[in-house]
Amino acid sequence: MDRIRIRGGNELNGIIPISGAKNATLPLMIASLLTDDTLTLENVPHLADVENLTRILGNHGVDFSVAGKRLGQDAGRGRTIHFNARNIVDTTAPYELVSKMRASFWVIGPLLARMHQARVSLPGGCAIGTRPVDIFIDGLRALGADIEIEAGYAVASARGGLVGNRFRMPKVSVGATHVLMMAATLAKGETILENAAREPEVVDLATCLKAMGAKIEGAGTSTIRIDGVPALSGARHRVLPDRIETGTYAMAVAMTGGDVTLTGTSADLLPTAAETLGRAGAVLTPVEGGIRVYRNGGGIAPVDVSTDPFPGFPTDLQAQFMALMTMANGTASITETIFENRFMHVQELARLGAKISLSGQVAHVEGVQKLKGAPVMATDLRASVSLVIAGLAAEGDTLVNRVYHLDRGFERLEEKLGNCGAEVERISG
Ligand SMILES: CC(=O)N[C@H]1[C@@H](OP(=O)(O)OP(=O)(O)OC[C@H]2O[C@@H](n3ccc(=O)[nH]c3=O)[C@H](O)[C@@H]2O)O[C@H](CO)[C@@H](O)[C@@H]1O
Ligand SMILES: C=C(OP(=O)(O)O)C(=O)O
Repeated sequence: MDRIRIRGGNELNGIIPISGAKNATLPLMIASLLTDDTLTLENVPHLADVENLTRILGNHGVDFSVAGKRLGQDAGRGRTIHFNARNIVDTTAPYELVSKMRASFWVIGPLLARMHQARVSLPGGCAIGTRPVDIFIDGLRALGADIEIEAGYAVASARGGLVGNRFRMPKVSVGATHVLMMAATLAKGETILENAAREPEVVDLATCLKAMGAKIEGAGTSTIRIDGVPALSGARHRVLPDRIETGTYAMAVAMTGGDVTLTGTSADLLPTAAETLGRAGAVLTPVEGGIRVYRNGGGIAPVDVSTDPFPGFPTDLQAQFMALMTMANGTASITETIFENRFMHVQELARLGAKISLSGQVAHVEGVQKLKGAPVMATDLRASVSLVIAGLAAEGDTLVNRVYHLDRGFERLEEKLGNCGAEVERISG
């Protein structure tokens, strides 16, 4: 199992290219199931989750190639991948594949819409919370699907096809918005999704679906209207930049000091996090093709935050922001409102000397003057990168174990940080 060793204490200076967004790439890849034509995605990041999803899509019969090669032969960056789902040979997504990644459950929407049937393993709980799928099931039922849960699988059918309807999501769900929007593109008539997620990844998926011929209005607002069409065509679409990777590296610079330009991204993708970072003492300035980040000359100021659906502060940046607050000049409260168990980084940050107390969904972080390197364990994707951020500022060596979590969502992290002066090394095996 790979580990990452960080020798802390160096400022970050230089350029960090931001990759395509994992959380946009996954639903975009799944959208390839909606058409028998080729969907070409550009700027696809090289990540474990992307590889996993290609296996799941491959099991359904989706053919894919990277720049003329079969996937797996190319460890390149910002890849262009062609997906073709002309022959869907299997509408079952088995437990062995789905259990590795929650987003794989999302194939249920396109499979039902195009094939009128799907048998998809329930994704199950994961480290950050129970993560139920009730909203997906209720939403698809509202579109006319029959769904039963049998032996750990959602077994769904829609004889004659899905039919448009009005559906109000009881809670904002990014995944349910993706799935219901995809399903509705091929349903008969109009679908209105209320209380929809407004995340940039939802807008990116809608943009791609529209390029494929879907009729969608309102993506990026709480009400999305979809007028179903009989079939979708292929398209070419560039995946939007990863706002979570952007925010993560901005927080790393705020933590270590230095001056870094994040290229291929935009602060518009993370309005609340950028504003919060500003209050914490970082300057984020838009520059041509990216964002320049540096500290405003003072220390790190404590800032209270609460996670929220977009445009609020993203839960996927909560752990990283907590790492930053461990060295603030005062105490900050961090409230997690999206996932009930997303504080597992707290005990690992404590190994580095952080002072954090938990009270329900609120973490009180009392800034300390210095952190000291230690062996720590990555517990989930964003928790693992919070340990990297803390390690970059800690005295001595931090050894992050279980970096397979990190590899789900951060492309070439050691190289990107190393190019900016950090001492970060992957220890294989
Ligand atoms: C691959 C991907 O894009 N993952 C992101 C996506 O996850 P994901 O789409 O799984 O997260 P959701 O937005 O669905 O979850 C939001 C909340 O709704 C709850 N819920 C969701 C569905 C449901 O049927 N019932 C229900 O109760 C969840 O448990 C959670 O408490 O959005 C999350 C919230 O921004 C991010 O942290 C994840 O990084
Ligand atoms: C929680 C995340 O991903 P997933 O929804 O795939 O678990 C994440 O990207 O931080």
